[in-house]
Amino acid sequence: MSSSTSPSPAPDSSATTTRTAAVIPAAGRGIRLGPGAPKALRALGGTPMLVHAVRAMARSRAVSLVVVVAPPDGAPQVRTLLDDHALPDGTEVLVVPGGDTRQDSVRLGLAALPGDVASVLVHDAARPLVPIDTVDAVAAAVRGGAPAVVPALPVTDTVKEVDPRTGGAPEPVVGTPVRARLRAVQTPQGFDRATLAEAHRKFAAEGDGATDDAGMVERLGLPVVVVPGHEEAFKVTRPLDLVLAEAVLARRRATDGF
Ligand SMILES: Nc1ccn([C@@H]2O[C@H](COP(=O)(O)OP(=O)(O)OP(=O)(O)O)[C@@H](O)[C@H]2O)c(=O)n1
Ligand SMILES: C[C@](O)(CO)[C@H](O)COP(=O)(O)O
Repeated sequence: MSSSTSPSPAPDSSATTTRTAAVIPAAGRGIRLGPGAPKALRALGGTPMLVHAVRAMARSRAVSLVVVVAPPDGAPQVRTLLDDHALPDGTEVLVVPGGDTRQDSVRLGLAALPGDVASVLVHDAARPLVPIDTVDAVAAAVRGGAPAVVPALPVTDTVKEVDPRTGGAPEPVVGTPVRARLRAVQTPQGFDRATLAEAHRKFAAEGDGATDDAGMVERLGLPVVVVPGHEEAFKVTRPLDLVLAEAVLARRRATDGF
């Protein structure tokens, strides 16, 4: 593993562009998980969640570079933490400081990519248990020519739309989207690098926000496609998610040995 906490030089558009990199936004506080260290640094099965997420990306043969976006004041600590844990051989890992929002953090991660990266997977550190098959399916769809690819699962609850301006409870329902048309979207989301960079440039300049990266590409008017997601790619957001993640990891360790 080679290492650096500094951003790489600016992209060189004349370079041959063939590599796939993963950008892992890991700069969030984890407020909904409750008090403690930044979420990505909290332990899952005795190992920081971020290390699980980096391993999940690095295990994919498609990925040769991982850019970790650390809490704004925590890049040196994250660098040390990654150096202290075994990662798959041959994976280059950069660490850069993040921003105030997930969108800012992803943009800062993209800015650190070297010029030979043609495709990017953006993966939440908060989804530490994504299976390798899901990562590979997203990477293959991007390499196959799709400008933006998201893994997703059908929604199992019925979803109601409310008007958040009304505030408080009870909230009046304003609609019920047809459930068969809905998908719950996960990460890694895969992109043609130039397309994602353009989406981030445009929406940052306009001061616009998005809850996922593919949403910005959609708003550019470009196609986004869905590939099957996986139940184990869930996001660790609230304390109950951590209980589930520990159980999934314990089952994997018992059956697969890791
Ligand atoms: N300023 C931020 C905010 C979020 N993230 C990352 O985006 C991913 C998804 O975000 P989420 O699960 O919402 O994490 P937090 O923002 O940490 O959670 P909370 O809203 O509960 O504080 C996480 O890997 C998180 O570290 C980030 O890199 N930079
Ligand atoms: C990107 C994401 O994980 C897709 O489901 C999600 O939108 C992140 O949302 P959050 O607001 O950072 O929890």
